Amino acid sequence: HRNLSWSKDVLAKKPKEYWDYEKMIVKWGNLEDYEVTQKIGRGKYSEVFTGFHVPTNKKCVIKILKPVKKKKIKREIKILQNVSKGPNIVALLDVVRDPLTKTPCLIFEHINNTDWKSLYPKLTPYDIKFYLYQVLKALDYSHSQGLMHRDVKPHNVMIDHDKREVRLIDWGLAEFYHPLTEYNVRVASRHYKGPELLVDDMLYDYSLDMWSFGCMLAGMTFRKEPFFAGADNVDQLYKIAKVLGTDLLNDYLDAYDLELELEVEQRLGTLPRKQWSAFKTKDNAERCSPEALELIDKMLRYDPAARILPREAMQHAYFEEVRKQESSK
Ligand SMILES: CN1CCn2c1nc1c(Br)c(Br)c(Br)c(Br)c12
Ligand code: NA
Repeated sequence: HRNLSWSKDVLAKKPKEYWDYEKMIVKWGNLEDYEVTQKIGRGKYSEVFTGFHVPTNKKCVIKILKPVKKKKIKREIKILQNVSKGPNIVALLDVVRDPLTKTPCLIFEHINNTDWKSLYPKLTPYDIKFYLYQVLKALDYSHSQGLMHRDVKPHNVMIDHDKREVRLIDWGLAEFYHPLTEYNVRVASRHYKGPELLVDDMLYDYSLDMWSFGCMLAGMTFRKEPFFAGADNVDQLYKIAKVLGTDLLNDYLDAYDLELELEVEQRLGTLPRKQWSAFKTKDNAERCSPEALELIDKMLRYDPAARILPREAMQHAYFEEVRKQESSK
């Protein structure tokens, strides 16, 4: 049942050094060229600062990586070098390290980001379509280059609302997609984890990103962020099953010969499927067009092979006015 369309085997057509990141030799830039000004974020794997490039006085973002395996650092650098010039993907400007601590720092272009929690409620239905269309461009490009992002969520979509610019950031969990390869299911952020991760299906692919994207579209459309707000990984699957129902979950499990642990099976029980229109409220009505609900339904499918692709989603009626704007420019 594995969706083996060979168009997915992009890496077979790339030179080995494109994806064989372990053999990459990092060309380190000069740490002294950069000054840190302010801490703007902290994650499991890094601390993030605004700073500037001393020789040009240009503002930048400095991501100081916490000590992790060299292999993971090489993976992130190689992946960024491969996708950085792509549409709506954050530009990697330099890679430097502290000569003493050997701590690697990734230098990125600066985006004047407005935090999504304060921005999203202010967005018009058109803004939402426009910004999500830009994210789909980034995902289509990344997938066409043989890469899964594996951590799509609002926190990783930088938006400069004045310039109407979008950048997909944080490629630290991204991976090269090789067909029939088993991947770590401990990826993505809980509320954006696809069912494949939650039922331990390690043979997942690019379509994982489309589940996470669908969670963003649903959250913005219904003004319910996160849309599936699980308290832990079992509860996350429960929250999904409360919407999609357990019949379709069982169809997915049977199709891929997957089994739920007894504890999980008992936690879920039997749940009916809900109609997407059930999530309409007075408060989100203007965002809940029939096209929005239809597109959400094509993204949030248990079966990864049944999910719409980024390029197909961009052609959906939901994005018609964005396409028209783009072609008229
Ligand atoms: C936690 N925050 C807030 C803003 N911001 C954060 N992390 C960022 C990273 Br990584 C990059 Br690359 C860019 Br560009 C921006 Br802007 C970032
Ligand atoms: Na870019």
